[in-house]
Amino acid sequence: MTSPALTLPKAELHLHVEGTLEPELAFELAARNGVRLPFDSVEELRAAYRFTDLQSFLDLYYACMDVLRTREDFRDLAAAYLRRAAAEGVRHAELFFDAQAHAARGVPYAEIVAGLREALDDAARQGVTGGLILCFLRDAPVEEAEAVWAEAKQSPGELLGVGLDSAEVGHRVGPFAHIFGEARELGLHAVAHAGEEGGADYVWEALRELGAERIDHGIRSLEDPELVRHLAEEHVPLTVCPFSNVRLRAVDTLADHPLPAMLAAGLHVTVNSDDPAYFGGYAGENLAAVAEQFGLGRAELALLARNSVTGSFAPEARRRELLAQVDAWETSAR
Ligand SMILES: Nc1ncnc2[nH]cnc12
Ligand SMILES: [Zn+2]
Repeated sequence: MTSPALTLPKAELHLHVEGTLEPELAFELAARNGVRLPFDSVEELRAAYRFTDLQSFLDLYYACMDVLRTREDFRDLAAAYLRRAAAEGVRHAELFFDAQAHAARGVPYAEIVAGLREALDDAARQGVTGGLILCFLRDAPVEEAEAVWAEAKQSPGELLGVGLDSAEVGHRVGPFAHIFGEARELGLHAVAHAGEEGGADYVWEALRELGAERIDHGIRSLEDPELVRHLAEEHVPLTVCPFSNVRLRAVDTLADHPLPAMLAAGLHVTVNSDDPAYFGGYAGENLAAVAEQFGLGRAELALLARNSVTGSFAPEARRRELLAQVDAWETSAR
């Protein structure tokens, strides 16, 4: 029987578009662009998906994205993700992209955005809405982020917001605060990865110094009761990615995942896929797995879906539409 999690209408809020690069597409794009991957076959690449921590994953993630060169590559990548996500019930998707990593290879920002937006526009015609969140790499020199931002801020209307990703521990948010301040002044939303491998202090600084409205991962927030109280009172959405946390060894097994404790603490939890091509499943599969692991029923799944919608940056009218779809899903099976 297919899991009800796969038909549940939902929003995906934590998704790196480069992390949706399936090995087959990686080799197709490598051939198209005359780029050599450091692997001889799809099987050999897939066999390399054994990670010991975030950094071991990032090394492979940045190596594979070398095949992404043109507007068409970014369009095809996002289109493949959006098709697959739609088949699992995703109705709204906010895509992170790492323009800075592509700038280092000479890929123009405008090409990346044009390709991604073409795929999003096509998806919108099929009933899946969404937008783009430009992420800065916290482990790279801030000057690189500033260079990308100088271009991005010329057309802020192409973005929903800005984010911060890559290696967390030892890479504090302070150097990026001025960029986030400017982005917020331009009316952009702000999100940040925090509390994935770093402790609760990383979450506090993302909130205080970047004005982050959502925290990506945030699983270590539970270590600080005052932070938990603050996140619950302020309804700060946490974009949790269970398969990612298991694959990157932030938790030992799915059974050890803090998701039930986070829900019990009244946190605004959402379930997402992070880098689904690398971590063994898309949004629906993450939800199906936690539903099975923790015995979540339709009411809890509907709550997670509502959290994803109310935690999204979709316009109010679209949120109402999506919430009505979740209500219909919840009552239809009774
Ligand atoms: N899980 C993750 N954490 C930080 N940066 C990332 N970039 C892609 N996936 C990431
Ligand atoms: Zn992430």
